[in-house]
Amino acid sequence: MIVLDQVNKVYPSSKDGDVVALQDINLRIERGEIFGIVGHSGAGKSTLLRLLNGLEKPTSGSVTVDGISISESGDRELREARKKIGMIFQHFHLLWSRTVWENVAFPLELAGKSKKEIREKVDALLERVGLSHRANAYPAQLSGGQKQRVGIARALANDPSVLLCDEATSALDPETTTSILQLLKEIHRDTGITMVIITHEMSVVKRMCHRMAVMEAGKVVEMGEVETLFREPKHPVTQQFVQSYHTEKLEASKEHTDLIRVKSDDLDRIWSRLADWVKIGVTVTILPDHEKNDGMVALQVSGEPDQVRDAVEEIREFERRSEVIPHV
Ligand SMILES: Nc1ncnc2c1ncn2[C@@H]1O[C@H](COP(=O)(O)OP(=O)(O)OP(=O)(O)O)[C@@H](O)[C@H]1O
Repeated sequence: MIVLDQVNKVYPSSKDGDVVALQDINLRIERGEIFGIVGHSGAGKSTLLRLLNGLEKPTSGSVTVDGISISESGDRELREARKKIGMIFQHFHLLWSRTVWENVAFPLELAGKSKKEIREKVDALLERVGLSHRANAYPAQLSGGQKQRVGIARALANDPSVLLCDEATSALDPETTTSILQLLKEIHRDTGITMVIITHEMSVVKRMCHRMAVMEAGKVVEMGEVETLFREPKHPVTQQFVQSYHTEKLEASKEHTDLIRVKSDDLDRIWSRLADWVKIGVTVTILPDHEKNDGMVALQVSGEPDQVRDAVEEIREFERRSEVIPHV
């Protein structure tokens, strides 16, 4: 289990004054959970990850991973703890002068494993990530997806209990992203490893994570089950991310979206009416309207165009106090 308790991180800077990268972070990630952290550039995601693997210490507060206090550990203890925390990166961070096989062997050599142990482990890992046939290639000879597979094999070398993923699919095309996420899912299924996934791509969170935290300006502004946050995002930043997810999906699949304003008092009845549409693939998201404050909320209805129109028509007929927001 990962626990962050009242964590703050301040970078002193003579030029800009102190930079508060993380502020009052309280987080609890269960063993075996896949946890997503989402936020715009500069929100503090990478800083949080660096605290989790002990690359940096918090200014105050504590970071504990599987019972070991990462924030308090000395160098030696930290080296041991890090073996149980694997990490993969957007730009892979492979050793370019070493072959695929030697890259995966590297952490095992550092851990002082015997030649026989290393051989068996590296062969098994390369098979696991589907790269046995490229064992003697150099990273420069691989595709992006293959490089990330090497990264994953290397991260798993010491049988970590936690895998930290820092924008691990952000440099990959959609198809390769799908295959890497599939591989990570299989690894999670087979090992029960805890995963922390940092990303700005909501589609990654939607496909992978159980729970997520949304960060802005060094703070966690919303946290919860992925399904709940997608259905009912409360904080404006979460709403923005959810909306951009739907917009991207829409553009990709030529889906249609309608917005309809309804009385929030009527929501329960409307939900029960919409349940059948949701079952056949129509997505409905509640977007609270904080500005007007007139007891109305907006429902964003997305999906196959005919189904969306029929669903919206049904709400209008059923709920006379609703109003469709015209597309601009
Ligand atoms: N070593 C550092 N020294 C000074 N300021 C830093 C340092 N590292 C990060 N920061 C600042 O801390 C804040 C959070 O940065 P961080 O890299 O954690 O954000 P992020 O959400 O990961 O963004 P990105 O997705 O662009 O990497 C930013 O304002 C950044 O400029």
